[in-house]
Amino acid sequence: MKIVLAPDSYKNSLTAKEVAESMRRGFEKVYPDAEYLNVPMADGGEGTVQSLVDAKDGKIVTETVTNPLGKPTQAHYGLIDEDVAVIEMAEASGIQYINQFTQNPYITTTFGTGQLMRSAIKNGAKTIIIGIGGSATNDGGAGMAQALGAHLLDENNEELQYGGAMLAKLEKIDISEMMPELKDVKVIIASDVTNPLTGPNGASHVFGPQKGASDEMVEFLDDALSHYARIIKRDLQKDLETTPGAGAAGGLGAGLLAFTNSQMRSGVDIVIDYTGLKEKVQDADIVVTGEGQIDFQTKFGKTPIGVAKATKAVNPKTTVIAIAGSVGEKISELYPLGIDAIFTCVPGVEELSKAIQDTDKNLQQVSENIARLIKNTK
Ligand SMILES: O=C(O)[C@H](O)CO
Repeated sequence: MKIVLAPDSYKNSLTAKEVAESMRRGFEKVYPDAEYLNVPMADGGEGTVQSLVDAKDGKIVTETVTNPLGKPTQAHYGLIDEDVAVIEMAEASGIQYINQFTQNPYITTTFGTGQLMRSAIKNGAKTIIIGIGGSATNDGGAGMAQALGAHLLDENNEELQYGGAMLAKLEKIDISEMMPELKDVKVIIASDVTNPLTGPNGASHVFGPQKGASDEMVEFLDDALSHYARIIKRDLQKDLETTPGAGAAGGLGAGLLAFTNSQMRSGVDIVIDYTGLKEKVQDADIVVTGEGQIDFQTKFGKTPIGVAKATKAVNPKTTVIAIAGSVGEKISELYPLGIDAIFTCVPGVEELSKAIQDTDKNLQQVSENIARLIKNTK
C-alpha cells in the first residue's frame, strides 16, 4: 500500500511539512508497513516558499530590504534546485507592514520585492517563481522595476519617488540599466487573482480600499495606473491594461509582465510541477491532501483541488481524501473535481486558539480513524 501525504499548510498553525507528518503518524498506527511519501504543497500564496524549500530540500535566504513604507525589514526567499528562487511578494511588500495609521497606497512601494529578486539573481537564480498577492501596494510594480535597475522618469528626467501616485508623473521608461542577467531569467508568476490592471475590476477599485485608499484616492490611483500602462505600451511595446492578473498585488502583475520574461500560471500547478507530484502519485493507493479551510472556493485553484486533479489525471482509481481544520459551504462541488471525501480534524465546538494549538494531535486522530475505516472496508 502506498500513501502520499500532499497537504497545504494550515494557516497560523502548522507548515505543510508538519501537516503531512501529523497525517502520516495517524495512518501509521493502522498501516505501519505501508510506503509513505510526504510532499508538502502550496498554491502560490502564503507558505509557498517554505513548502517548496521543504519539498525540495532547498534553503532559505534572508535579506534586508525596503518595506512598503520605505523602512528596512528582513525578508526571506527560497532557493531550490540550484538555480530556482521562490519568492512571496508579501514577504517584502505585504499588507502586514501597514496599519490604519500608516496605510497610504499613494506612497507604498514594491521596491523590496525587486530587491529580493535582485538578490536571487545574484545568487544564481535563472528561474524565479513569485507568488503575488496580499500586498500593501498600488504601484504597478514600479518599485520592483526600479530595484532591478529600470528608470521611471518624470518630465525633468528625474527618477520617480516611491508609490502609486507618482505614476501620474511618469514621462518615460528607460530599461537600459536594468540588471543584464535579467534577460536570461524566467519569471513564473503565481497570482492570487485574475483582475485586470485598471477599471472597475482593476487593482485600485477592488483592492485599493483595503490598503487605505479613499474613493478619491481610488480614482486617482486608477488613472495613474492607466497612464503607466500607456507609457509601458509606448516604451516597452507591451499592452497589459486588460490582461488577467495584471491587477494582482496592486498591479505588480503588470509590472512583472512588463519588465521581465514572465508568464502567469496557476500557483498550485507550478508547485505540482516542481515537486513532481504526478510521478509520485502514479502508483499511490491513497492520496491525502488538506488545508486549514475547505469550502466551495477551494475549487478556484487551491491546493486540495490541484492535488486531486493531478492525482486523478494519472490514476483515476486512487482515493483522494482531504482533511481540513474547518469545512465550509457547498463542499459537494468538490467531489466531481476529484476529492472523494472531506473530513474536518476538529473534534468538537471549541475556541479557534485551542483548535490551532491541537492541530497536530487532531490531525493524527482523524487520520487514524480514516485509516481504520479504509482497513475495515477492504
Ligand atoms: O495584493 C492585493 O492587491 C490582493 O491580494 C490581490 O492581488
